[in-house]
Formats: sequence, structure tokens, C-alpha cells
Amino acid sequence: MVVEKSSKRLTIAIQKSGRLSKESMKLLEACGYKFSLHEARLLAHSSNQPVDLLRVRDDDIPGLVMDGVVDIGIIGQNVLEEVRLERAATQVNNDFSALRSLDFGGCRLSLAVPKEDDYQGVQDLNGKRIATTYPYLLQDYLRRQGVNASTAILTGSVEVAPRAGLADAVCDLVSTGATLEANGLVEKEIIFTSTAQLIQRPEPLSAEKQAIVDQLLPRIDGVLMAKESKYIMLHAPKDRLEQVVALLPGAERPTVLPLSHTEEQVAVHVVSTEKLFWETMEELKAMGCSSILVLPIEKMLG
Ligand SMILES: Nc1ncnc2c1ncn2[C@@H]1O[C@H](COP(=O)(O)OP(=O)(O)OP(=O)(O)O)[C@@H](O)[C@H]1O
Ligand SMILES: O=P(O)(O)OC[C@H]1O[C@H](OP(=O)(O)OP(=O)(O)O)[C@H](O)[C@@H]1O
Ligand SMILES: [Mg+2]
Repeated sequence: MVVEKSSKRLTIAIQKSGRLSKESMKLLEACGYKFSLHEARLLAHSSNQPVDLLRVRDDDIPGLVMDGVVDIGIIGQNVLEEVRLERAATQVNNDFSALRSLDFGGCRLSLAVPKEDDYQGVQDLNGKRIATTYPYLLQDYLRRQGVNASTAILTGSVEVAPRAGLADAVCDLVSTGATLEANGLVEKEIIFTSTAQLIQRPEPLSAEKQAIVDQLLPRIDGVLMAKESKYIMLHAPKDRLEQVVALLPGAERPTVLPLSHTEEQVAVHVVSTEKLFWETMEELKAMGCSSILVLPIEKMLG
């Protein structure tokens, strides 16, 4: 694979197809970058920014960033840490700089055993064989726990290993737990928690590329902040205004507007930067607020 190297165009590696692909694309598009993707092609050029996308298997992304083949990449922390440990063990450069922790790809790497096993604790895994795609993360954890177990490395279908007689336990990614349950396994220990990460290659970027990253990061922050934030509009009793605003999580100073035909109520517009729960809405109503509207915010710039 030969990536055309330019000192002016920023190359971003993302997963081609899998759990991180859609959200990675969505994030870049929300930051204003337009791409027209051809399913079969690895490389896609942005039509409105000096940015190229390299779409690869997620396992390759940390190495591509650490080796400076691409400038930045979006990758699950689990794969990033696995590659970092593997490269440390084999004395290959494993430097990178962490730019942002993202809000998707949330999962955990857990040890699970067949449900009929009488598991008392991690020490029970001594002398056992554990199937995993993450041998370095697993062995790092076992070493810290003082457990001596062997690994069976599988790159897929790890969860079927015990039934197939390949291993006694598994160390696999879990999100809802449905995959483990469907395979008669029970989660016992969480060894690593993960979300997607934006990382950059260790060597400094050219001035042109750095300028693109400097533009991208505040945009990402704006997108992440906007996701949690809501624009709230409501009618509030004038004499309870302070209490109403105090109820709204992370609210800045509100805009207060008069309402026609009434002196007792005012219209309140406010941006709330934290998650708004139904309970808060119910309390607002109990306080005498009405016409409560909660609107999503697409972008924010501080
Ligand atoms: N169930 C899940 N829910 C949320 N995020 C997940 C889940 N499973 C995995 N992830 C995250 O998404 C990443 C990619 O998962 P995926 O299953 O698409 O990888 P893969 O099969 O190794 O893909 P590839 O073909 O690119 O190698 C994982 O490394 C992890 O960070
Ligand atoms: O706890 P759950 O919600 O069931 O999610 C966990 C499963 O999700 C991931 O696989 P994915 O579905 O992405 O398939 P793949 O491993 O075959 O790529 C992961 O490898 C687990 O098998
Ligand atoms: Mg992979």
C-alpha cells in the first residue's frame, strides 16, 4: 500500500468497515469535511479540505500512526493499547500523541467463563487456557494479578472457543453482553475499558498540516459538546426564575423575554450543557413552568 505523501494534505486513518466506521465518518462530516467514498477504495480525498482518508482494518491504525505513515487516526483504545504493548515487547517504536477521547466505540475487555463453571476469582484461571484477540493486554493483566495462564490467539469468534474445546475461558470485548450470553459465558472480570481515540503521529507535522489539526480539534470539541447540550425554552413564573435556572444542569445565564398578555410569566431560553433527565423536566413542571421545549444543538463554538 503506497500512500501519496504530501506535506500539505493531512492523512486520517479510520476503520474501513466495522464498529467504528460510521461514527468516525459522522464525526469528520460534522466537523465540515466532505468525502465521497467508493466502497472498494482505500483512499478518499476530501472535496472541501486538504484532507485524505485512509480506510483500513482497525488493527493497522495504531502502527500506521506510530510509524508516521498517516498523520492522525481514530482507533479503539483497546487496539491502541494492545499494539502499544506489543511494540514495547518487540522494541518497535510505539510513540503517538493522544489528541482526544471520543464518545463512541464504548466497550470493555472482559474475562468470561462458561456459566456452569464454579468461578471464585481470577486465581482460578491459573494453569488454564484463555482465548483472546488481545494477548498483550491479557498477559499484562494476568501478570499484575499473579496468574499464570496460557493464551489461544484467535482473531474472530473468540466466544465459541470454550464450546469448541479450544480454551477454558475467553478474554473478549463486551458491550451489551448479548454475545457472551448467547454463547453460555458469564463475564467475571473487566480488564480494560475503552472508547474510540483520536491520535497523532509522534513526529511534528508540517505547518500546513498542523494548521488543519488546529482547526479540526476545536470543531471536534464543538461537536462533542453539542451532543450533550440542549437548547431549552420554557415559560416560567417570574418570581421563581432563579430556582428554575438552578434546576437546569450546566446552564449558562438565561435569556429572559416578556410574554404578551401576562405579567406573571416570562419566556426563558437557556443552553444546558449536561444531560437533561425526565426528572428535571417533571420538577420544572411542578414549579409552575409550562410549554417546555428541549431542542438538540448541532454545533457549538465557545
Ligand atoms: N459491541 C461493541 N460496541 C461498541 N464498540 C465496540 C463493540 N465491539 C467492539 N467495539 C469497538 O470497535 C472496535 C472495532 O470493532 P470491530 O468488531 O468492528 O473490529 P474488527 O472486527 O477487528 O474490525 P476490522 O475488520 O477493522 O479488523 C473495537 O476494537 C472496539 O474498540
Ligand atoms: O456485548 P455485545 O453487545 O454482544 O458486543 C460484543 C461483541 O461485539 C463485537 O463484535 P462485533 O459484533 O463487532 O463482530 P465481530 O467481532 O465479528 O467484528 C465484539 O467482538 C463482541 O463479540
Ligand atoms: Mg480488527
